[in-house]
Amino acid sequence: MTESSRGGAAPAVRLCDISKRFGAVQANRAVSLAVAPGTVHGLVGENGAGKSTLMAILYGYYHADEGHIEVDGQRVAIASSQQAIALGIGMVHQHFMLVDTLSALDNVMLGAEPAFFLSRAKRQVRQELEALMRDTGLTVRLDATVAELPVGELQRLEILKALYRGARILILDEPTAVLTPQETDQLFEVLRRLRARGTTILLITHKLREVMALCDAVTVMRAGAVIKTCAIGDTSPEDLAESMVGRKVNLGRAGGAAKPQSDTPVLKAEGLTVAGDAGSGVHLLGNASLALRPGEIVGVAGVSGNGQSELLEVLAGMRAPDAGTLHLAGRDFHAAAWLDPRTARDLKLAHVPEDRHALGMVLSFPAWETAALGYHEQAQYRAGPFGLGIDQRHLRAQTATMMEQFDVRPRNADLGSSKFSGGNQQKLILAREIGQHPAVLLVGQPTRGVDIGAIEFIHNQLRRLRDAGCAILLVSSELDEILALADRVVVMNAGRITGELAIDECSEKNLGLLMAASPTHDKTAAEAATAP
Ligand SMILES: Nc1ncnc2c1ncn2[C@@H]1O[C@H](COP(=O)(O)OP(=O)(O)OP(=O)(O)O)[C@@H](O)[C@H]1O
Repeated sequence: MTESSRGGAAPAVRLCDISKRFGAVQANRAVSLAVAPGTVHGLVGENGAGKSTLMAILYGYYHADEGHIEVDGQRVAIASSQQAIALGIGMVHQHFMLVDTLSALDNVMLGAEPAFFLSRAKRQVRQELEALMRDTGLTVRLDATVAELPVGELQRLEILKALYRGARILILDEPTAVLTPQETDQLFEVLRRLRARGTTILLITHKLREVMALCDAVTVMRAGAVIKTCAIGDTSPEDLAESMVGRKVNLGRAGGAAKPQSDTPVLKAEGLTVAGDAGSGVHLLGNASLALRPGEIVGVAGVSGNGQSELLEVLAGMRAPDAGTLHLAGRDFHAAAWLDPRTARDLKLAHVPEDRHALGMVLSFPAWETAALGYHEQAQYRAGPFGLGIDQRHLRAQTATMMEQFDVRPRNADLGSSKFSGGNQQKLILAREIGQHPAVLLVGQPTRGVDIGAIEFIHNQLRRLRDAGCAILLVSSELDEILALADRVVVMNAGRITGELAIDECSEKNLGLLMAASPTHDKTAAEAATAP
């Protein structure tokens, strides 16, 4: 049941020979795909394979150069997102399209046809939304402002908004990339309920376990073309991985723990504390202490939002703590005179931030500028009288080399940073930071939104850097990633470090116990987790 449908009905969506080119890049090549109504259809493929472009065409954001689209068996023209919505197509993007200062309810009403709401008082809209929430399990606090809502709830709001506007076909672009495992489970529950109500769901994801758990059928894309479409019962994660990448992929551990190359830490932080909102009594980071030695990868495990981001920001010099000290490469810093990012770079501390768009790059800059961002004042990049200018030729050549080494596609140093797919943006940032041969690398969510071939590559790069003597702090919400890479693991919970385990003591079970442990009972929790 991959091509046609349940009960012989026409496909909810049929894409026929869709092609789309951006300059020299052929993003979609004669793509044909049919999605049965009331099913979840996975769309997988390497970064840059053309998945988002294809869905943007279905949602009326881009126009196909060739090919056509059918919805419920009827050929349709979709020239804008408004037309897509009118046809019952909704899309939830990776980056939410919500207004921070407005309430959830106002966000649902914003941007919809005024005539649509003229007939409905706000109170009635609220009642209808509440009924929809009960039916679907999409619970959202309608009166909270968007700024107050956690990421999982924002995503539910986006889905609710799409459904309220009549979406029967829902496109989700990597919906779980930003979710905790618990939020992912909740989302899947909702999606199953929506499917049972007849909604057709197109799901872009890099997580093959999710495809196997949720989808009815899956399409694999590579280099803009469809490699295959099959029913979920006819494939496996290994088979999908091989179809995506064109070779076998190994994401497992490559051996036991590495021994640090010296017992003297290159970075030692003590008592790091960051207070939450005034009067809340909450600590975003509570008395956290940590040491990194050359030649080891220390994994930080924890449910997102438990102080990992603050830890990275403080150690990278992006924010000063309220209390604590830092010893880095022979220098000491105190809360009152904290490290700044430039000094951090001078001391050979590199940082791959969790939020690559906000902190890792300037989206409007070409790739060659992103490839030097933060390091552009180094003498090697300066040119002209008194070194006032930037040596663009050198930078472009260096970017071309980085792109080759890190397989950044397309290999175009002049392309705007925003024009690269998410995974390729990530590879460019990693290439920049690793290229500085750091003594310490802080890395947050290194493979978020990255395809499995690139995950394998990035993992190998991090191991190679570790083996060359770099001390790496790895924050990841993917336990698999921590288990595959780390030599020892610290667990964070409610801003505190609640335990530390050598990698050979780690399992999903005992890490999970520590992640859920009450920080006031640290010892008991740590003991419980390591008990046989
Ligand atoms: N607006 C654009 N201008 C130029 N090139 C673009 C544009 N949008 C996408 N591309 C290129 O088209 C190709 C397909 O990109 P797309 O974002 O569709 O891939 P994807 O499969 O969704 O990747 P990812 O998994 O990384 O999100 C890539 O090479 C990308 O760089």
